[in-house]
Amino acid sequence: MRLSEQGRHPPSGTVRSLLELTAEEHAAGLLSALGVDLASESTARTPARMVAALRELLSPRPFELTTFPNEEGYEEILVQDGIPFHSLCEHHGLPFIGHALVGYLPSKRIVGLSKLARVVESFACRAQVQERLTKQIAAYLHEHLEPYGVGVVMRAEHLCMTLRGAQAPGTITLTTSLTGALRDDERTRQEFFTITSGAWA
Ligand SMILES: Nc1nc2c(ncn2[C@@H]2O[C@H](COP(=O)(O)OP(=O)(O)OP(=O)(O)O)[C@@H](O)[C@H]2O)c(=O)[nH]1
Ligand SMILES: [Zn+2]
Repeated sequence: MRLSEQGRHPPSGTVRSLLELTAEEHAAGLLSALGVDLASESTARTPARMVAALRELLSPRPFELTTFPNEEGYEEILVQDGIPFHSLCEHHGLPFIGHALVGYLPSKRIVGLSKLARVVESFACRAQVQERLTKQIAAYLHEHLEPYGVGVVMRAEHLCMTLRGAQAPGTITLTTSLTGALRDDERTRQEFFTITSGAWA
């Protein structure tokens, strides 16, 4: 199955060029209003670079969620830790950067391991809040992998509160989302947190 990202990439041809141009004009207007000099050789293309950079940050790579039959009857929780991600805070347009831990208790199918990182990326490359991002990853895996349960833990630094505003460097925000047995069955939930406790200690 394909995690479609329709609407995220600009359409091709003339329409795309017009949209790019509009975005660059707005970027130039914003930078100028903020006092950035765009007249030098070094900064003349800065609005275009800015649009391209933001587009890159908001453009997840499409992928297929490869799954396999659980022929071995693996019936323990699988955890993948340290999945790096970056996203854009929807309130300030600044990045938040961190690591995700994704676990699941398989039922009939197991997932291709690399796809866990790809699922994280596909939901992170959007304007987000960390709570929604965490829930979307868990919900997507629960729906498409149909496991007994999913657990997602995300840790991130929000530059909007470490570089500016509250100016609290070193602050880390941790969010969790659990589905199925990992949420509803006390023993399974405890097992998940026991397995993963070392990950954020
Ligand atoms: N819950 C949640 N809040 C977020 C996230 N990213 C940023 N925020 C917060 O969104 C809030 C926006 O609040 P405002 O008061 O409108 O923005 P602001 O005046 O720039 O606030 P300061 O950042 O405190 O200077 C801030 O408290 C941010 O820290 C997120 O992923 N989840
Ligand atoms: Zn923010």
